[in-house]
Amino acid sequence: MRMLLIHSDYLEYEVKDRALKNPEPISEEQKKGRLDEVLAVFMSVEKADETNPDEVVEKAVIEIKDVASQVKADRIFVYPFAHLSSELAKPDVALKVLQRIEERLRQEGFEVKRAPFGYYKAFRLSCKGHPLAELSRTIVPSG
Ligand SMILES: Nc1ncnc2c1ncn2[C@@H]1O[C@H](COS(=O)(=O)NC(=O)[C@@H](N)CO)[C@@H](O)[C@H]1O
Repeated sequence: MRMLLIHSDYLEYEVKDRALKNPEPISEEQKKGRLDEVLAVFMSVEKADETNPDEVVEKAVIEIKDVASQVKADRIFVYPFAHLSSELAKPDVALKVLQRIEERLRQEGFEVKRAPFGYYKAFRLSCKGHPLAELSRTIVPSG
């Protein structure tokens, strides 16, 4: 899994068209979303992650918690992003991994939003620009 973490004043998105034949079903209210004072985490789930998705979820949560505590962010935006890797996992595996990460971060006490999976989306982001505001992490299953 590849992650790009951007500490932001806000991230907002608006769903445009479907990018997959069967995108994640979403409600009307999920077509737009915004969080202020947020750690935006753009994530590409990779083929290699399919060997042990549960382990990748746990490692991703540890990494995200670590960065969130460094930048003192208590809101996280989980953002599916297919452009950080050329070896993408299948959509059904990727969606499950991202849903699980969202769930685990909420269990850890964060306020969490996840942008809809399988859609082209317009988004605006305001990066804070401090030294830790732009970070990337790569996670691989140990198996
Ligand atoms: N492995 C993945 N990791 C993260 N997001 C993914 C992944 N696979 C699909 N998605 C989601 O599905 C959307 C489309 O994925 S895609 O790989 O770009 N596929 C396409 O664009 C297809 N139209 C042609 O393959 C992405 O914007 C993202 O929302």
